[in-house]
Amino acid sequence: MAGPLQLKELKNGREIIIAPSLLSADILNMERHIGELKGEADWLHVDIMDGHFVPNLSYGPALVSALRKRYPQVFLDVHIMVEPAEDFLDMFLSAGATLLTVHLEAAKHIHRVLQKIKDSGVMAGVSINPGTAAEPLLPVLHMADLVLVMSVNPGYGGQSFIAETIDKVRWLSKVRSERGWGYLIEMDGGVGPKNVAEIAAAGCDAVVAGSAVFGQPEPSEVIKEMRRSVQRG
Ligand SMILES: O=C(CO)[C@@H](O)[C@H](O)COP(=O)(O)O
Ligand SMILES: [Fe+2]
Repeated sequence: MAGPLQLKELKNGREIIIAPSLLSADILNMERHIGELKGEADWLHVDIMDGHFVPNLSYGPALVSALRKRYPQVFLDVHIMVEPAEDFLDMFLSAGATLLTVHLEAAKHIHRVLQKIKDSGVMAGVSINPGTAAEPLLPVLHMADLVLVMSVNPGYGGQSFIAETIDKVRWLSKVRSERGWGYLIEMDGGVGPKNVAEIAAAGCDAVVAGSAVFGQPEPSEVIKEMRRSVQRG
């Protein structure tokens, strides 16, 4: 059972947490692709899509269980784009997610959903689409371990970054320091070496990168380049 997590502990001294999205890995060669990360990734990001909340289908809890069995120590950052979120919690909570992130737009009772995730000992994340303002998150921010700001409309990898979403990261970062809350801020969609420094400077702690990492001949080198870019500022 995970205790209450503090921002510092989750980030563990790293300037940026990088979470490659397996959506961009070749499904028939997933193990090889994970190996190609050469231990440079901090988390593995798993996108679950239901063909209803988002216009695409991807994986189910079986992939999360298989990843947990094969990589017992890995941080599994599971992003569920499913509606209603309530109907899918148990299967992902028991599959071995380290962090389970649900969409504000896909939950009837977001407070109850986050509480249930936390009560099960899994970290609780809440996500918003590009067309959703950050302010409606205010009543649940105190209980979130992570806020995932979508910087593309969810459903596909390889889309272009929507720059206006960075303002929500700035707002979440400001509210966090004003209130003394401990959530991490993660950005997802269209992130890569070219924009990661600006995203980190806005207050982001973690970034998801799918096509930027797995679409390249040397995925581990892309991750290193992203870290260098953040260090340079
Ligand atoms: O949740 C999603 C898409 O809905 C993402 O996690 C994508 O998988 C990110 O892919 P890139 O935009 O980095 O290619
Ligand atoms: Fe995602």
